[in-house]
Amino acid sequence: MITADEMAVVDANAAALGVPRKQLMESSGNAVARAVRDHVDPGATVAVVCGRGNNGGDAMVAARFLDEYDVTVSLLGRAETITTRIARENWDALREAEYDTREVRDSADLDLGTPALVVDAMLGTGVTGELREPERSAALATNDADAPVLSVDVPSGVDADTGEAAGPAVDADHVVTFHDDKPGLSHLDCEVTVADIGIPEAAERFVGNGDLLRVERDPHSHKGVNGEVLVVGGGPYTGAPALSAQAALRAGADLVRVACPEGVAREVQGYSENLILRPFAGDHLVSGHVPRLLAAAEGHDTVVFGPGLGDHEETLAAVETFLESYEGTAVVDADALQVVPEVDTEATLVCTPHQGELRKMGGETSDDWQERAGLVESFAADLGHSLLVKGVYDVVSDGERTRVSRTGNAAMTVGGTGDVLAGVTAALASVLHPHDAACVAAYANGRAGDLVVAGEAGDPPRGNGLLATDLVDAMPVALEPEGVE
Ligand SMILES: NC(=O)C1=CN([C@@H]2O[C@H](COP(=O)(O)OP(=O)(O)OC[C@H]3O[C@@H](n4cnc5c(N)ncnc54)[C@H](O)[C@@H]3O)[C@@H](O)[C@H]2O)[C@H](O)CC1
Ligand SMILES: [K+]
Repeated sequence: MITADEMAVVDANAAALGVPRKQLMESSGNAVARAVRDHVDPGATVAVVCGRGNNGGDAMVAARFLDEYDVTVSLLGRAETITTRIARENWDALREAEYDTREVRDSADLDLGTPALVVDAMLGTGVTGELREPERSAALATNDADAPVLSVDVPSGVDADTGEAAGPAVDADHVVTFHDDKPGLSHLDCEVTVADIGIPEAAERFVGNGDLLRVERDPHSHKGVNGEVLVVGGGPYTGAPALSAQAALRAGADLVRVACPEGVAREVQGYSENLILRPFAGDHLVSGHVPRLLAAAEGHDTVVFGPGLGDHEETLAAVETFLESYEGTAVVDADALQVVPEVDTEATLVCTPHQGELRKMGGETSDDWQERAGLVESFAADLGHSLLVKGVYDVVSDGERTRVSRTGNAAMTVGGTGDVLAGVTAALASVLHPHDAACVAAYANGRAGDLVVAGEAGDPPRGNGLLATDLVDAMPVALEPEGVE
């Protein structure tokens, strides 16, 4: 099962792996043509009704394969209204090849004739809300045609995820959907064929450029919508919490506060005036600080626990006490990780150990990333929390879904890159599902490192001179999806 949003991610990842959308459309169209052949014999009349998006594009390809049929291809609108280059190329190819193509300006002009089969390719996963004209009337005309209806990807007007329609929708007899079944189709009374369209498994296994689509900033967003993060850190070390906090800001969080020992507050503040401090008494975290931290955490979407806290036994006891009461989302890093295997918590945790810390938590690891993926998945399942295990290939698992991020480089062993990753993960976990947040954070952090080393984030190439603060500065560029068609 795959949702429409996931499909867009996988589709873009496939393109980044060298399988462009045009190629996928050829495979989709071919799958539709095969389904048509299963329904009607050569020479039969097939009415293909196309919308202006890639759903229509799929059927235009199918028409090209069905040259042994009496095919008419109706475009709801004029050629100029076709929304994507690849659909337009397919439309132009049909016209060049003298297919019976019709541009339907007004739904009243839609003439399906008396087809043996109607191919419904008006809308697929791109539908939003109730069908507008001319699709609405075309859907009703399709339902009224005295012929079976084969829908491309999703019956037009139906939401692929829910199976519901906001208004009138095509009532399909058969749906040919692509790559994986869609959750909504199981609610419909129709035959469903899942067509493999050649998307490599790697497009799902490896976190890629498509995953950056998850971090779409809502243009109407206002302060606080994009995440409020509380960083609990500092003590023996002061730079770590400041790095996590700045990284969270650069990853899009609206507000980031740092709860740190009073003893280091001035130093932490010294790193950046963008940080709002919530100092607690003394020079390291102890259980007495927990009630105020829990109250502070209430006002935040995500808490980052660990950067620079140190492993004083009073501090680890305080982390345990906090997690025993906290029920929100927390990113746990560094010394605080040791607490996780034993603590009984309702919180949603994203743990970000490197492999040494993973072993200290009781997990196993391997130099072979595929073997490591399996080990991390089973340990995440045992823990009941998400893991982001840093390595040459980062492995991210919530115990069910396991993905691998291949970005990053050897220069990133420099101190502080883990603090940056924890901050980015927390910012993203404020707006995304924690597992997706960890996947995107691992990918973006490594990509930031690659951009910085190569000098593609606005500064000169840093090579092995990369600093953790360079990652922070490069994060906005690293989180920008590369051109998605
Ligand atoms: N993702 C993949 O891996 C693949 C997808 N394929 C096919 O592409 C469609 C999705 O295409 P897209 O262009 O994103 O959207 P649609 O064609 O479904 O529709 C967009 C089109 O429709 C208009 N529109 C939206 N809502 C409405 C409405 N309520 N009423 C009227 N018109 C509406 C919108 O303005 C656009 O013009 C997917 O389903 C697959 O069929 C690939 O070809 C294969 C891989
Ligand atoms: K459709």
